[in-house]
Amino acid sequence: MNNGQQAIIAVNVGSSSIKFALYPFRGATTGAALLTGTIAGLEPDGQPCVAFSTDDGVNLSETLAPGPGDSFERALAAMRALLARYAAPARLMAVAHRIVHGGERYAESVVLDEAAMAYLRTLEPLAPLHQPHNLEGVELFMRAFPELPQVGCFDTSFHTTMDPLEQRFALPQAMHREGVRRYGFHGLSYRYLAARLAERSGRSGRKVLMAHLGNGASVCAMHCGVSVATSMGFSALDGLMMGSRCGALDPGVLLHLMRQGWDADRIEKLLYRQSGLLGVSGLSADMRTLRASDQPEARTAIDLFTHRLVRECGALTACLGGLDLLAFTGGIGEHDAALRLAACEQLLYLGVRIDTGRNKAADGSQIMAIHADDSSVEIWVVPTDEGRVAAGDAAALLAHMQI
Ligand SMILES: Nc1ncnc2c1ncn2[C@@H]1O[C@H](COP(=O)(O)OP(=O)(O)O)[C@@H](O)[C@H]1O
Ligand SMILES: CC(=O)OP(=O)(O)O
Ligand SMILES: [Mg+2]
Repeated sequence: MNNGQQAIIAVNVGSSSIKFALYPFRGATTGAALLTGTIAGLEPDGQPCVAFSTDDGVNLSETLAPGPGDSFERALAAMRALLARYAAPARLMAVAHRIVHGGERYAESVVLDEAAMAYLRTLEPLAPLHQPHNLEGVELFMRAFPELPQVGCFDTSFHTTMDPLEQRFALPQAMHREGVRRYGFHGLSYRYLAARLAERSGRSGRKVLMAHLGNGASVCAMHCGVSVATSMGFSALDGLMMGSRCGALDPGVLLHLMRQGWDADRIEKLLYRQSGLLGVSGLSADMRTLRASDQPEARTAIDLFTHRLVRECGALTACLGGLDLLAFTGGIGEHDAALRLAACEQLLYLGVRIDTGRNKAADGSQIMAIHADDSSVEIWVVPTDEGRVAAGDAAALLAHMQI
C-alpha cells in the first residue's frame, strides 16, 4: 500500500463471521483488496479465530483473544485494532457496510445518516442474527471516523426486481401494504456472482440459479442478469436449511408451540439459533465438523441440507422455466465438493452433469467451471466477495458526491 493512497473500508458482518477489507479508490471504481481480514467462528458453538493478510506480505492467523463482551463485540474491537494499525498509511475515503435488510425503503446503496439508521433499527426483528450486528458495526465506524461517509449496501436491494407475484404472500392486502412480503437476501453476493459469470460465461444472461451456501443459505433465480425469485423471504429464515436456522417451516408448527406457551423470544431462539445443521445434528452448525464426524445424526443433517437444496432448486427452476447455469458460492458452496456432487447428482434430471475431477479441484480459491463436457447446464464455483460490491457502490457514490 502506498502512503496517502485513497481507499475504502468494506465491512461484512455475517451471522458467523466478520469480514473486512480495504480497497483502493480509483474514481468511481475499486481494484483488488489491499488488505483482507476474516474473524470466523462467531456462531453459537463456534471458536472465534482471526485471519488477516495484506498485499505487503503480512499474514496473521490466531484465535480471538478472550476478554469482556460477547464474541461479536470482541471481534469488532479486533477488527478496529487491525485497521488502526495496518490501514493507517491509506487516506480513508468511506466505509461501506453490508447491511442485510434495507426494508421497503432502500433499493440502492445510500450514505447513512441518523434518519436512515433509525429506519434500519426498526428492521432488527426481521434479521436478529444480522441487523443488530450490522448497525453496531456502522456505529463503531461512525464513532471512529466521524468525518467519513458511512455507506449502507443492502442484501435486499438486488431482489427489488422480482415480479410482484413473487414478492407477495397469500395474506390479506393490508399486511402486504404494511411491508409483509418477500424481500430476499444475499443480494451483494449474488451481484458479485452475476458480474463474474458475465465475464466468464456466455450463458450468464440466461436461466441461472445461484446457491449461496454459507452459515446463512439461499438460492436465487436470475434471468437477464436480474433476480426473478429467491428462497429467502420476509426475514433471513425462509427457504434452505442453514447453520442454525430452520429454513422453510409450516407456520402450523409455530401455532402449536405458541399454544404450548412458548413466547416470541423462545421461538426466535429456536428458529434462528438452535435449528438447522446444529439442531438436526445436535453437534455443530459448522459443516466441517459434521463432515469429520461419524455420528449418524451428523449424516442426517448433511443429507437434509442437501435434500432441501435440491428441492429449492427444483422450485426455482420452475420459476425460470428451465436451467442453463448453476453456480455455487458461500463457505459451503465454495469448499464442500461432496455437497456439490450430491446435489448435482440429484439434479441430473435437469441436465446437470458434474465432472468429478473438476469438482474436486475447485477449492474456492478462484472461479472454476465444474460441469462435464456433455452437461446441458453449466456449473460454476465462484468465490464470493460481498465487500468488493459494497466498496464499488461506495466508490460510485463518492464519485457522484464529488461532482
Ligand atoms: N472446507 C470446508 N468444507 C465444508 N464447509 C466449509 C469449509 N470451509 C467453510 N465451510 C463452511 O462454511 C460455513 C460458513 O460460511 P460463510 O459464507 O463463511 O459464513 P457467513 O454466512 O458467516 O458469511 C460454515 O458452515 C463452514 O463450516
Ligand atoms: C442473510 C444471511 O443469512 O447472511 P449470512 O449468510 O452472511 O449469515
Ligand atoms: Mg455470509
